[in-house]
Amino acid sequence: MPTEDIIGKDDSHFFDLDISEQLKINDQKILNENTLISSEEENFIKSTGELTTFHTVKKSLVSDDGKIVGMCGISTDITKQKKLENLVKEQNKLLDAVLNNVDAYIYMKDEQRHFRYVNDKTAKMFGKPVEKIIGKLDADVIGHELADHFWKSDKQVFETNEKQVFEEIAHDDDGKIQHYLSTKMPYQLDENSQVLIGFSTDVTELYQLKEEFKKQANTDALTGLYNRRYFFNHAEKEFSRAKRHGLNMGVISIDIDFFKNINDKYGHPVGDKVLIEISKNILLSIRQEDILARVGGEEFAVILPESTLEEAKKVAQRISITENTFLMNAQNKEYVDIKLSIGLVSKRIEDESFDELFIRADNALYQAKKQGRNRVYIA
Ligand SMILES: Nc1nc2c(ncn2[C@@H]2O[C@H](COP(=O)(O)OP(=O)(O)OP(=O)(O)O)[C@@H](O)[C@H]2O)c(=O)[nH]1
Repeated sequence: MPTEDIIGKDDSHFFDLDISEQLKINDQKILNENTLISSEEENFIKSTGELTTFHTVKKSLVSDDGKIVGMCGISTDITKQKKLENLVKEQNKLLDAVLNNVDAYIYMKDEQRHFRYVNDKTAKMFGKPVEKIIGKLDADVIGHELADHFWKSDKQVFETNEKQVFEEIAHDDDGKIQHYLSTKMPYQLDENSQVLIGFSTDVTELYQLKEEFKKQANTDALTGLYNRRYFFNHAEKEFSRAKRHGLNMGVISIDIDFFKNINDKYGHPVGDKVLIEISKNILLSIRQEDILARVGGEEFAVILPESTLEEAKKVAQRISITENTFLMNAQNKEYVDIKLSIGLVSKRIEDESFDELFIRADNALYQAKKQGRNRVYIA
């Protein structure tokens, strides 16, 4: 619009004054108070009907005798900038909603170990409001011990500049171990700041389940002893270690005598109880480092690491003379003394695998049975 079309016209010609509130308020103030106003105005342009945002500076014009005679103003159209700012605000709001509702601990840390960001879940775990964490050193927020523990994995991310996944452990307030699966990635926040962004999820329940499955896979359900699978896996490793370092190793094979008769006479559940009690008794005769397993129905085996034949013989005899007397029939007060046949061997230089050792132990057990049972046969 040419200047001459503007001069002499009032605001109502250009702006929709009914809805341009701030413009009216500002102008009123300037004309009444001899002042300067610097503010944002949202004005409706009459010709286009558009809402336009201005950054406006307005000042009263005063005559020599102090009367306000008008006003002078400079307005800059900041509509686009304002729209962009609003867009960024909206996006930040959305990002906040996502980061604070996702079931993960999310945090950002710089190379100097300051927290640059934490989501609500992380702040809650640290027991502090977000604003008391951001900008603070990790040790000041979570204590030196825990901070140093986490820093070990954080450091790897900064050193390799690559995304990494860690299994991390921390203690909760009650001292219980919590397991976390943490993905940590490097991120260039700005020209001067290299940070890491971490996402950690609490996998304690999953970890416990995994451990329980592992235990079940290695354990005999009836007696709670190691099962055959675990026994042979462990034995092979123990054998390799013994061979490598020239160490002794004993193996004891145990079988209950005439166990079939117990089942036949008193029933399977009574037989089960006998198996459980005998397992407990054998455990009492061996050392902490010996491995006892139920390798068959009524067969047990023991690995005795770093034991000479003499030492293993003492253990086998201890197992053999243990009183395994059980009440089989409560009504008739019938007790039965269960006996064991035992085969004992120790590792020889020429043994190439644990299987060779175990076959010899089984043969020794067979000899013990053959010679009348209830004895230890040493091969
Ligand atoms: N109660 C019970 N019995 C079992 C279990 N596993 C195997 N048995 C029994 O153990 C018995 C083993 O019998 P045999 O192999 O003939 O051996 P035995 O009667 O002990 O005779 P010898 O070994 O020659 O002295 C069988 O009756 C099986 O049913 C179990 O988990 N529970």
